[in-house]
Amino acid sequence: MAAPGALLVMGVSGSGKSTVGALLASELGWKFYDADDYHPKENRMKMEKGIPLNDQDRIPWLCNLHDILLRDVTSGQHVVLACSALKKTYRDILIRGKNGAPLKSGESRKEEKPAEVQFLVVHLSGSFEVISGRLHQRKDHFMPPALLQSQFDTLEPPSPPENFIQISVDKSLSEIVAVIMETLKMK
Ligand SMILES: Nc1ncnc2c1ncn2[C@@H]1O[C@H](COP(=O)(O)OP(=O)(O)O)[C@@H](O)[C@H]1O
Ligand SMILES: O=C(O)[C@H](O)[C@@H](O)[C@H](O)[C@H](O)COP(=O)(O)O
Repeated sequence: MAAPGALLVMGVSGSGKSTVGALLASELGWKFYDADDYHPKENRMKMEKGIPLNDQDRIPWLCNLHDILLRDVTSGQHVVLACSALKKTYRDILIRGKNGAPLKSGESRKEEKPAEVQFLVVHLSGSFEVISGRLHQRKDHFMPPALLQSQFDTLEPPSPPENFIQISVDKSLSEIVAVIMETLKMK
């Protein structure tokens, strides 16, 4: 497989996606996107009220992110995306756009090969206790720590054949970045 032109840093709220993603983008000289900045205001308001998002809330948000990233990568721009991407279907949408979304009953799909964003997926994985502790220390953020349990309940960790690595959030930021840089060199 060709070296990926896109990195997806995923995980539950507070796992370090935004921090790690921004550091990596700066190290690599790639463009950085934080998916939180692309939530419609209805999604933000819902989370602020302590209500977890559902598929209906997330699918248009993910399709929009796919379109933005696809434009970049097809023009040769490498990108880092920090995005919760908790379910396999969500990651499929980030890769393939609405062609990655499950079909509704009665719907059919044209048999053309969709344009894809080839990601290396980096899953930042950790215990509820460690991540909850970090969320409680984080200031000025709209996401209430009380939503963390629903994030763990929704999480489908990546598994083969997804192109992914999993890294423990117990590592330091510099160790996490070093592991990802090493993996990219081997791709
Ligand atoms: N590996 C790490 N070690 C220690 N603290 C971390 C680590 N990764 C992130 N943090 C801290 O944890 C908090 C949550 O990180 P953040 O990047 O906002 O997570 P997310 O974007 O996944 O919600 C921040 O205060 C950040 O500085
Ligand atoms: O899919 C979701 O439910 C949201 O994207 C959520 O996972 C995300 O975590 C929030 O936007 C809060 O932002 P932080 O991840 O930065 O806490």
